[in-house]
Amino acid sequence: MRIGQHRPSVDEHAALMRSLLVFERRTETVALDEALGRITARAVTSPVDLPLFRNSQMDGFAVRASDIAAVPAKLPIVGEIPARPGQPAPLAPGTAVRIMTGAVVPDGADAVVPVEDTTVVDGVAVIETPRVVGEYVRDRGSDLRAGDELLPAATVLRSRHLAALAAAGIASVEVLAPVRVAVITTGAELAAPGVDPQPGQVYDANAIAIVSAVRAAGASVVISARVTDDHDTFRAALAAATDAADLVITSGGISMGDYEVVREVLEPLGATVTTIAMQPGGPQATAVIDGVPVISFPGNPVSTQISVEMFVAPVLRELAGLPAARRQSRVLDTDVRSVPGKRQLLRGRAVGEDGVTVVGGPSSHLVAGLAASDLLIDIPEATVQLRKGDTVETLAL
Ligand SMILES: Nc1nc2c(c(=O)[nH]1)N[C@H]1C(S)=C(S)[C@@H](COP(=O)(O)OP(=O)(O)OC[C@H]3O[C@@H](n4cnc5c(N)ncnc54)[C@H](O)[C@@H]3O)O[C@H]1N2
Ligand code: MOO
Repeated sequence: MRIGQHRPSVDEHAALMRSLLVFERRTETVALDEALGRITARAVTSPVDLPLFRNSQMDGFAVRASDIAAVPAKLPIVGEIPARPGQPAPLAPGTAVRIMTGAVVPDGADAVVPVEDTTVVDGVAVIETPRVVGEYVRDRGSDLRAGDELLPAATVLRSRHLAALAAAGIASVEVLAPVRVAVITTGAELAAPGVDPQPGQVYDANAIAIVSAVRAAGASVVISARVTDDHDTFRAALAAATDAADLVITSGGISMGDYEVVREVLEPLGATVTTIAMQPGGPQATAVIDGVPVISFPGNPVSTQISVEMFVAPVLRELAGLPAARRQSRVLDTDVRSVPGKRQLLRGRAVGEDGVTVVGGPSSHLVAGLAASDLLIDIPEATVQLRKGDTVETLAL
């Protein structure tokens, strides 16, 4: 932050992010087996009546209700209708036909008597209780009519929705395509995990951090590139990224030193590079390049991870129909000091139902400390000192 420059609050920066992370949603058609958790792109109407045909709700006898108005009624059993393909013959007046649950109710029949409510004597069904018309008969279209809306647009598909689609004979569904994200980590010092590091190299933790956080938030990763501090190399990676993705996320190279490749390339292209009132994750940059939002996070791994959690994951989760991360008030088990004028996100662990303990220090290189924590302790900008027993807001990781 230059002297005199406004330092945006976390909420202001989150609002800016939200205004940038607006995507034209593409759609795709997926098989029901692939559709769990996806969001319907448009309303789905049923191509058929549900139930598809008039069928029995019970194992028993299909009859005419008028034939058993006077009881006991004695109706000769003229056959059997299992739940099988085919249209049964109409039921003649004064007769009963054995019928199974789900089987087609024959024309002429208008009620079903459960088997346990009948006795059979010499091929004759003896029925002691009259039945009203329609009893234990599931009418065609009584659930839904062909052409009626089965699911509205923007339904997050759960198993009950998929079951209804399948019941209507629908094999695939048009859903919103995931937001496509490109990730670029920058820094001449970065080495891929798995190789022997040269002196001065660090392993790239941010690529997998961003890629996995974005995936967990329901978006898809189309590019993950690791580039050095060279301008042309970064420009080339950026061009490929804006070409293939709806959103580009970079890490590193945005603070005040030399070799800040992201800042140096993006600032002349109109990027806003700023320091927000948050720790970790102070330095932040945003740009729109070729119509694609480019969000740049600071290189320190904890800063990057917390920035993704605070600014990108909430929007992506919302777009993917996933629930927001849980916020909860918890009681501190220790005293805590905070930095005045910065919203501090300390790493913590839940203790019991409503307690919380601090894990490790506040510095933004402490990756093991972040891995050992299961929530962030969200300390407001104005707070400098908290005491054991004070209540704090926490954000589940
Ligand atoms: N004079 C100032 N120096 C710094 C300031 C400042 O305000 N004035 N801010 C500090 C803060 S806070 C942060 S955060 C960092 C942000 O710096 P950059 O975004 O330019 O990030 P780098 O310098 O490229 O890297 C910082 C740090 O993180 C390591 N790193 C980078 N990328 C990765 C990665 N993919 N995986 C693991 N570690 C990574 C890098 O090696 C550095 O140690 O600036 C401070 N400086
Ligand atoms: O704000 Mo930096 O992101 O803490 O180390």
